[in-house]
Amino acid sequence: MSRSRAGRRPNPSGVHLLHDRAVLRRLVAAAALTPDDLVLDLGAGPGTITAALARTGARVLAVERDPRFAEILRRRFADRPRVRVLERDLRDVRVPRGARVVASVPFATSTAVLGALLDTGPPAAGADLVVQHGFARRVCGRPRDARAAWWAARHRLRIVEVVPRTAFGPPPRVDAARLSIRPRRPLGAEGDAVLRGLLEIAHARPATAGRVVAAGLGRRRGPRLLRELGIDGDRPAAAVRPARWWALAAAATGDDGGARPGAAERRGPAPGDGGG
Ligand SMILES: C[S@@+](CC[C@H](N)C(=O)[O-])C[C@H]1O[C@@H](n2cnc3c(N)ncnc32)[C@H](O)[C@@H]1O
Repeated sequence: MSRSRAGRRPNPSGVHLLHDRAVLRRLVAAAALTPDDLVLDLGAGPGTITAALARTGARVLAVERDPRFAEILRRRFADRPRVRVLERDLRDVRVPRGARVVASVPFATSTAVLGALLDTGPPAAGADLVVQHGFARRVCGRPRDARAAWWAARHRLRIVEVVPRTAFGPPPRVDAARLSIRPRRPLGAEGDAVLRGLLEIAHARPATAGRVVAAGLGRRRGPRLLRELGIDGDRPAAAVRPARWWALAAAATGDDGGARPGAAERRGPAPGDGGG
């Protein structure tokens, strides 16, 4: 075992445990947790990530479905009152508002985890996840449907690091990636409704951005806002970056005091920021 790997941990299910300490350090550091935070470790296994999260002083909720791992977790953190172990399917767990998620999630649950975090309610407080690299590329690339566009319009989704399969024991068949999810400024109920409507129209069938805003915001106001935000109305709507739809919704609802895309959003596609 290389020096970068942690010592052997109990692994009754033979699942892919994150062994690379440097990746683990970066995963936890990226979250910049404080003792005021509640953080969820979804699919906690024997608790390697849970332990690193606990060291930040944050309250930790370790969710694990496998009863053998859950028992290991209960024993391991028995004397840590700020660590709670929940033996449950993570897909049945509601992420409390304001809570963070830092986890190496079971690959098969990645879509469910993002859905639980990003589908409804106010934007997620933030998440740092280790997921399959291919999955991370899909959610960070140009959205294929309105749901993915909604996720990326209200949050910045970025691959911050490719995590090679050798970082796990036993190694999975494919590489993973560290996915950073950060909220944009909340738009409020009206802005969210406008944004969702625009994205539904944009992804319903091929259309230009001009047609979408005319349908969603009116024939006068839509094109005017496009011009103000410097968005080419002739380009395919599906190619407009999610951050731009967010800015349109903000402007359309008068919620644009400081809501215009920031420098990073205006600059063009950041790596994995949705393209276009
Ligand atoms: C990839 S391992 C990660 C373990 C640990 N986070 C680590 O990196 O060392 C995934 C863990 O999630 C658990 N798991 C799989 N599906 C789950 C589900 N639906 N709900 C809760 N836990 C699940 C597995 O038992 C396993 O412990």
